[in-house]
Amino acid sequence: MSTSIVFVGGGNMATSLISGLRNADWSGDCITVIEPDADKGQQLAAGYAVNTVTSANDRTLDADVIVLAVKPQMLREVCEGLVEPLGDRKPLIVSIAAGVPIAGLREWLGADHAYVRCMPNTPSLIGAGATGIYADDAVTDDQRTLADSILKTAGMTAWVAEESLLDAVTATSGSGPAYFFAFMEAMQAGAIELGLDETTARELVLHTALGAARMAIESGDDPSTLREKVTSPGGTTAAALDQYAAGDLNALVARAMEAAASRADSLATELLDK
Ligand SMILES: NC(=O)C1=CN([C@@H]2O[C@H](COP(=O)(O)OP(=O)(O)OC[C@H]3O[C@@H](n4cnc5c(N)ncnc54)[C@H](OP(=O)(O)O)[C@@H]3O)[C@@H](O)[C@H]2O)C=CC1
Ligand SMILES: O=C(O)[C@@H]1CCC=N1
Repeated sequence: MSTSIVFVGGGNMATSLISGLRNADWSGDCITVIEPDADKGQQLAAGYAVNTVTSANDRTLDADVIVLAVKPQMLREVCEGLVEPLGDRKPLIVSIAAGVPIAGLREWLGADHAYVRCMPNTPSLIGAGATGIYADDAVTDDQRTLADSILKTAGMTAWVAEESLLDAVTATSGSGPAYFFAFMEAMQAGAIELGLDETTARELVLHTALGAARMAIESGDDPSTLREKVTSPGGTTAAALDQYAAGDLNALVARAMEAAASRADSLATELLDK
């Protein structure tokens, strides 16, 4: 691969995406990470054989693609700091920041770039990511293909037709791993409460989660069909699921996802109003 990519920010999510790229044999020589924390940079260089620098200069930014991977609250300052070193160059700009609209990026980094906004998730680290992507009208078909090929190294991708749908993606797959981790934590605690030791509880929960996800993907059956197959009438699963219904699990999950989507939306308002 000779496409050069610069990551601005070398934190959790950048690391996950870089891991995906390197596992897909993307050359480390073609990946540069701008990360002000020199220790973090060194860890990335050692772990993934990528180039790292602590600040941007015009040579660093001579790349085909720039991935903006800093916290949303930092993005304005970071973009404004890139304007001068970028000069007249027009790399494809890919932002992974939650909640920050392309309108903000245009204002801070320049109106005449082609922008892709996406929402990856942390399982990208092991190539099992799920990323929602949106491209503005200035993005060419070749650039769309390029963005898709980069993000696919980390797992599956799904394009959305409206930028506003990225808030729904954030609430679904962006934050989603944390929902499942929280559920695993709760199940582990429940298993320990029932008498299992910590290791056994953890192993049983994690392999059950893996088995359920694999079965749902590989069988192609709807999760509701698979749930029904586990649930014998009058049996143990029905007794547990009755408790979910009594606690209105569906409404709780819907409220949690609505809160995530609405936080993405309010982040945008906060950041653009500043
Ligand atoms: N974590 C997740 O699951 C997901 C996160 N995202 C998005 O990804 C983005 C990054 O999140 P995440 O990786 O979790 O955050 P991290 O804090 O782990 O990473 C951000 C990195 O950017 C560095 N940084 C700070 N200032 C600058 C600068 N001026 N130039 C370059 N780098 C800088 C930070 O360094 P230092 O720590 O020294 O300040 C840090 O290493 C966010 O916008 C988030 O919304 C999207 C999908 C999922
Ligand atoms: O919690 C967050 O804001 C980021 C975006 C999606 C996952 N983590």
